[in-house]
Amino acid sequence: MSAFAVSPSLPIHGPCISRSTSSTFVQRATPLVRSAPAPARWRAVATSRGEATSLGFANAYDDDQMWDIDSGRMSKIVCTIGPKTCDLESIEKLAETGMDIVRLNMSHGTHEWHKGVIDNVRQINAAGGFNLGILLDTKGPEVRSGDVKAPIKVKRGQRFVWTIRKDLDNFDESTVDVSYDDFINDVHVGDTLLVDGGMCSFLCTEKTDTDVISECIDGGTLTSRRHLNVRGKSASLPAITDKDWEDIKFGMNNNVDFYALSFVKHEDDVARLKEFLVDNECKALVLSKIESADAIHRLPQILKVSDGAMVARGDLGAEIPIEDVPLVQDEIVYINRTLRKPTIVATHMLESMITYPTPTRAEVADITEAVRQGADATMLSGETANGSFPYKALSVMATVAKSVVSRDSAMSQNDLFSPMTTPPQDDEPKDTRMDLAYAASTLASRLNVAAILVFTRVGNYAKLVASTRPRCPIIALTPDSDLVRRLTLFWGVKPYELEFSDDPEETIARAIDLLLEKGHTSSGDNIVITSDMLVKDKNTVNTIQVRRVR
Ligand SMILES: Nc1ncnc2c1ncn2[C@@H]1O[C@H](COP(=O)(O)OP(=O)(O)O)[C@@H](O)[C@H]1O
Ligand SMILES: C=C(OP(=O)(O)O)C(=O)O
Repeated sequence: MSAFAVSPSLPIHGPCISRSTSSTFVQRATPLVRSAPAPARWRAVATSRGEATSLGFANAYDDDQMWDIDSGRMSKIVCTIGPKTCDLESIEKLAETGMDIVRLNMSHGTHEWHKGVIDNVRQINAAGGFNLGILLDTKGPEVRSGDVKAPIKVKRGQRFVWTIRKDLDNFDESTVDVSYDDFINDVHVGDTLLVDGGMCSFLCTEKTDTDVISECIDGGTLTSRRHLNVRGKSASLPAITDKDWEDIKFGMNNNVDFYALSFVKHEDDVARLKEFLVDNECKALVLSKIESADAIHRLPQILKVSDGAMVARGDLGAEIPIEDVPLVQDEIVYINRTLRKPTIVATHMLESMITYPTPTRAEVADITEAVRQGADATMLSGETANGSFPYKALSVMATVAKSVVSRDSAMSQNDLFSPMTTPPQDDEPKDTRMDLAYAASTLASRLNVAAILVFTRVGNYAKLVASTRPRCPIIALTPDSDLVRRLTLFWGVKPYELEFSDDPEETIARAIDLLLEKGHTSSGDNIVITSDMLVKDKNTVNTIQVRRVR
């Protein structure tokens, strides 16, 4: 039995995806008891790739072994690529273990290094079988310590100097340079300096024109290029720095699919980047990283102009009280679900697995919480970039995310919808396609179909179907190979490139052949087909059909 298998006699409390107040999403009043087996479709999905999908953590993961555990998981996984995983073989292994999107962190590495990763990803995609998306995460107006020759151990009570001087050769063991000259103006005596969100902390006791002199409050080890935050303050750097613009142009030249814009403080920052991309005919999506105290005051405005968001809990936890981070996460996922936009929950999700081969139970609970909130994706950072167990960490994340879906679906078997279903809301602008998408989801649930097929040229309709959170995979078919990669971020969407014929019947036949080939359906299954474009004379006609696969 799986470590997560639910005993038939065990009372289970209903999934708590909805916020207890103010939420207009479907809400469950009473706890549910699982009294009968899950619908056949879901049992099949939950176990279709064999035992590797449901083994306990104690013995299931071998870091040298690949586990294809993608089947049945609805939320997506973003993996940061770093020195441990940048070669072709490692990226392929991550893809086979369940990575959907590659993250390039522009705070580290040269353009040449990142280009090497991009080339490897392209090679893997071209070889067939994968449609990995690429997310370029800007460095942003962040402040970091400089490079150190060797890790520096700092003890409580020790005097430590942060300097903007460049005469590195004259530094002693208690001095480190800082990447940003205005640091000296932003920090005041009495401020608390946090390294890597609080791994060590310092109290500013004195200042000169070039140095911030501090006393260590919590000791630790300082390595190269660490995050520096002043508790409760955002740096006064421009929202998109010169380096960011260079990196964004690099991303455009290399056709990356998503930009994660760091330290967004105002909706105008996002609008500026979006305008720049449009002017350059670039269709990449802009995700706002919510990590600065200033952004919290303007969340609805920022999320409204963005294509999606990342809850960047590392820096966020240094800029706002740490106990507020889970509430802000909940708020961001909630707002984005009402806006029908994607959210990535990031940082420290399996932090202990950078060093240890098994996660803490709290980390497992954290992933579960993000998936239950309805986040489209969860992210791994140091775990895959430079950790000791990158594939195990990814396996754990994929298994936990999948387990939540199959368990919650089993529990809500008597209901029409998945616990995360989001119907059209009264306060949403009226949009026929929204009602159509929801109707397709409803039909899919009632008939317990294998999949919903969505034919899409720009992706919007596929995103709407995904936002209703149906109980089965959404197979998005498009002739646009770039769109395929952009759709990788969306909850439950399996995107494929498909050449459309002028004859809709021929297009559908091609799609069903593809589904059979990829194992999403088999003969005798019902599928729902929906589109807002698939007609012979090129007029837009909204359609929903149910077909039996022959
Ligand atoms: N491109 C890269 N080159 C070198 N090291 C990297 C790279 N990307 C990530 N890393 C390493 O992995 C760690 C964790 O990744 P991440 O969380 O993205 O970084 P950070 O917290 O520094 O922004 C980094 O602190 C860094 O040591
Ligand atoms: C994702 C984050 O950003 P970065 O890794 O760039 O610091 C974070 O701060 O949580």
